[in-house]
Amino acid sequence: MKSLLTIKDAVKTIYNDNQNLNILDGINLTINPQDFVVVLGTNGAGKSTLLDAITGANTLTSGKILLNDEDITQKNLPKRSRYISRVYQDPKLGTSPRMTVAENLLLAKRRGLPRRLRLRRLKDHMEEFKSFTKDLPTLDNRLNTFTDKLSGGQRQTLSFLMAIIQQPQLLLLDEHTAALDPQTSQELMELTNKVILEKKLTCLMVTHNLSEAVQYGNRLIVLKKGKIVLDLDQEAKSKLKEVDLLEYF
Ligand SMILES: Nc1ncnc2c1ncn2[C@@H]1O[C@H](COP(=O)(O)OP(=O)(O)OP(=O)(O)O)[C@@H](O)[C@H]1O
Repeated sequence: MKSLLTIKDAVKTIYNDNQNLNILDGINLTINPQDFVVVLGTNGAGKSTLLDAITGANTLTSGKILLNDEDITQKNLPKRSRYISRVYQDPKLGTSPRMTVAENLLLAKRRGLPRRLRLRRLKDHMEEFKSFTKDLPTLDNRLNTFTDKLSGGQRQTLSFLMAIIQQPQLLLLDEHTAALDPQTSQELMELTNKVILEKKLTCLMVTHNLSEAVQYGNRLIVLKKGKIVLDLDQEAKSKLKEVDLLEYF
């Protein structure tokens, strides 16, 4: 099978306390289309640095990143954002507060176009956005609500919808449910799983939640001090229990 994402010998070195430190220390990772990979790791293990390297928010010191066999290592973040989407932990990131839910959805739908063109003909899209949000109790009937009036959970659901509206080649979830209360967090996680499976998305999801890590995804990797120390395929993951993961923390 042709891989979707390949990371080859990725190293990120920073200068800290008068010495060089590899915060990514020789990462090799191949992700196949429709993989849903859960990424676990202690604080400071390098998870966000790895996602930054994939999106282009940060450059690698050495190594390569290939998407569909194309070397994207030197491409900048705006170019990569046409096919890689990311949802952050902070519900305020990723949505424009002074715009309505519908306007935000339209911005995301037209990502890549100049901003002045992106908000045209909103009315033409209202029916589509209504059907897009109608089964979501958090956003149903809120298309004309300004985003800064939404709760954290509603805003994070919107961020998620914006990330998937253009069917990204790769979806990156960076602890996207961590700031929400347990009920809202579970609802968003269930929506996430449903959409990933229905739309056949390829996803890399960082979480600190061991029960989510066991329950979701078809592959699990654990990062420690910038290295992959565990990589389980679907079969090995299906036998995994939360307690098995504790030794890595
Ligand atoms: N620009 C930087 N300058 C100095 N140190 C950095 C920089 N970026 C990251 N680090 C350090 O690199 C290490 C990895 O950071 P990173 O944010 O990738 O970890 P993480 O696994 O995402 O952690 P967390 O779970 O806390 O979000 C940490 O020790 C962090 O302090």
